[in-house]
Amino acid sequence: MDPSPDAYKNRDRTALFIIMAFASFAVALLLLAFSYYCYLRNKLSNYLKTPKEGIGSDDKGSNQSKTQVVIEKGLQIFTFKQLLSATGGFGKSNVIGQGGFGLVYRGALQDGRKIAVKLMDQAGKQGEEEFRVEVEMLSRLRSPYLLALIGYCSESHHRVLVYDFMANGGLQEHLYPIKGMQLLSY
Ligand SMILES: Nc1ncnc2c1ncn2[C@@H]1O[C@H](COP(=O)(O)OP(=O)(O)OP(=O)(O)O)[C@@H](O)[C@H]1O
Repeated sequence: MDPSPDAYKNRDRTALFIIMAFASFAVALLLLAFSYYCYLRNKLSNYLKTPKEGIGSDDKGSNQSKTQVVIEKGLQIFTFKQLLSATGGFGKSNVIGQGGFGLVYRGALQDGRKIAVKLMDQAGKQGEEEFRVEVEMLSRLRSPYLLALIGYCSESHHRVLVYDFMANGGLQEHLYPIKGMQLLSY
């Protein structure tokens, strides 16, 4: 027996309902995917706009390289450009001494703080090791009786140590104020 026209109508209605439900579900899914895409795009563009720290992010020629402050292990990491500007390009007139590490220069940071800058002149493995030991040791030993290592620069082949400037010279002069005296006698 053939189905009645009502039965056809009911079947068509059910099919239409299923199709509509699928269509709505697909549209909702598309909307959801689109809003997630917008959210990710927004997040990515915010991330790209945020300035990054680090020597690698040094912006050549801009003032940012002069003011940027990067701290690691309590020590400030200077760019070579910052130290060039602090010491008048490591000018001869700024030389205040010579030690085992190399020449020592007088300098001033952007905030006016006076510094002594030791520019390593020993290339090679031995110099590299000496630099590493000095940074490691002085970053751990913090005492009012020791010269304060403010920071360092380790950029390409440049190795530079930056200390607080001491009006009466370096550690040697403070430990042995009488010229030629190397050991304290008891
Ligand atoms: N923080 C400082 N402030 C002012 N002058 C400094 C400072 N550090 C060093 N100097 C000057 O630079 C000179 C050389 O110092 P440096 O410490 O490099 O040599 P050093 O005392 O012979 O030690 P080393 O042989 O371990 O390098 C000192 O004699 C002093 O005149």
